[in-house]
Amino acid sequence: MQYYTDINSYKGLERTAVTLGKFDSLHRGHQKLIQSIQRFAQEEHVKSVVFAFDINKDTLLTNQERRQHLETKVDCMIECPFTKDIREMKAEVFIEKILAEKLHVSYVVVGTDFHFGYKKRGDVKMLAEYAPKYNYQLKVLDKELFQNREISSTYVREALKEGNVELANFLLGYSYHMSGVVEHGKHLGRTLGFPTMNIVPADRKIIPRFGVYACRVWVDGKCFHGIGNVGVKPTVTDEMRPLLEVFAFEYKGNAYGKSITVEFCAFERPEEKFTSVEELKTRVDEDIMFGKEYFQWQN
Ligand SMILES: Cc1cc2nc3c(=O)[nH]c(=O)nc-3n(C[C@H](O)[C@H](O)[C@H](O)COP(=O)(O)O)c2cc1C
Ligand SMILES: Nc1ncnc2c1ncn2[C@@H]1O[C@H](COP(=O)(O)OP(=O)(O)OP(=O)(O)O)[C@@H](O)[C@H]1O
Repeated sequence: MQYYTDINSYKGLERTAVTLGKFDSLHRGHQKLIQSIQRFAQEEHVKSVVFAFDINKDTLLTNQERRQHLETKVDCMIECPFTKDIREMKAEVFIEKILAEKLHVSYVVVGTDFHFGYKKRGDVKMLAEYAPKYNYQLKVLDKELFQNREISSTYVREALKEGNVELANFLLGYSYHMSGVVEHGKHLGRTLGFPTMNIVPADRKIIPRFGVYACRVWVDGKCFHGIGNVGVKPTVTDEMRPLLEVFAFEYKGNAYGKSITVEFCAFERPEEKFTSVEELKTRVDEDIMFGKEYFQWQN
């Protein structure tokens, strides 16, 4: 996949099938759009392009994660920073300068509510009006629903805020995850009987509700079951620095310095401030039981 972090460096000459939006999460609705450009690109021998407006706020997928998700799915991904020029570009100019002249578009696919351009005046009606002039086909897809609500990144964010990772994962069509390099902690976990892999959430990455979750941990290409806490561990520190710590049940190696990915599978309980580390240990033993039982019932 070709990857661009601004539209000016894109110099492709081929015709394209493009989908447009923020694509903060690549949820089930986004996946439908992506399948549509994949299909068109294959049938018509054009390049499939995901064009993502980069709004620069907290994100469900970091740019690197989004790139990894799309790597084998589309020919090109363009992250377009939401600069003043882009924000204030009239929608008609966006169609002419970006879609037609830059991307040589032959197919555009968006959801029914897609808006773009200065004051968000561009919409699917405008895209349809300009289709004959610039010789592209427009496909407008109905919004994918769950329980009568449109699936959106906002919906996923709300679910994560409540700790409802099962719902978030369903809306996403994959498990919400965090990646990072395993850091040294206070080495207290080991003495308490539950050594943990500690990672700092990536900058701007949305953190689910602070608490304890059954997790899958990917280390060295292998998947381990575990139980993790995301939060500030108020029992042992008052640093207020959010951290994700996971005890992977069967992992025996030394993970310090390794890149790992942790998938959130099920919420168990909120993070608590215990009055002693002994109390914490007793509770973590129960958490471990919860995690093991949870995975016993999964395939
Ligand atoms: C399953 C699990 C649950 C945890 N729950 C809490 C909690 O409720 N409150 C808290 O302060 N710390 C909690 N922690 C974090 C522990 O305080 C931390 O892992 C321990 O102090 C070891 O830290 P270290 O990695 O710096 O040695 C939890 C950790 C795990 C693995
Ligand atoms: N549920 C859905 N079904 C089909 N298409 C969707 C769905 N949600 C969004 N889209 C389309 O995907 C593209 C990207 O959507 P975008 O990421 O901008 O919005 P969103 O997912 O609704 O997120 P947010 O809640 O942050 O607005 C747009 O063309 C949009 O219309």
